[in-house]
Amino acid sequence: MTGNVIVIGSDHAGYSLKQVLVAYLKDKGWEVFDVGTHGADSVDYPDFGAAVAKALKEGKSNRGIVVCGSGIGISIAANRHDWVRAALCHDITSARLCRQHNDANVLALGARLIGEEVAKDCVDVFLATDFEGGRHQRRVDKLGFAEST
Ligand SMILES: O=C(CO)[C@H](O)[C@H](O)[C@H](O)COP(=O)(O)O
Repeated sequence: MTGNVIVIGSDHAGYSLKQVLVAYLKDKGWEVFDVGTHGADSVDYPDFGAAVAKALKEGKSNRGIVVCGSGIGISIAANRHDWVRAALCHDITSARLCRQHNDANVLALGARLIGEEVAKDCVDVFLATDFEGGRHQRRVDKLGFAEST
């Protein structure tokens, strides 16, 4: 992890958890670049998955968090961008492995599926865990090429 900034975004279903995580991260000394949504009105998760991806591309940070109701839609949206490896996690083991093995740069959370404390734990582990490289680097390198599938 380089820098002290985390990019975060959600749709309406993830808004409440996003706000909790923004406050949590700020309390821990992180600077948070919040791309929205900024209220509970119904919005479309692809817009916010794309906004997080764009902020990463622009160099605001090298780590992002996306939240929607299930975490599925917004992780799909973020992963449409080839510089994003978004991992949907509901537990800390997944949050650890997505860093160690997949070098995930975006953590996706489902606000309607997990509680706030699990979400905070996932964020902590995601931000604290390093990529292991080695054989995993070879596999991650292949993710960028359709020919590898
Ligand atoms: O979970 C989601 C997509 O995978 C998103 O949160 C969607 O917004 C969800 O489908 C929202 O449903 P709603 O009935 O429009 O709140």
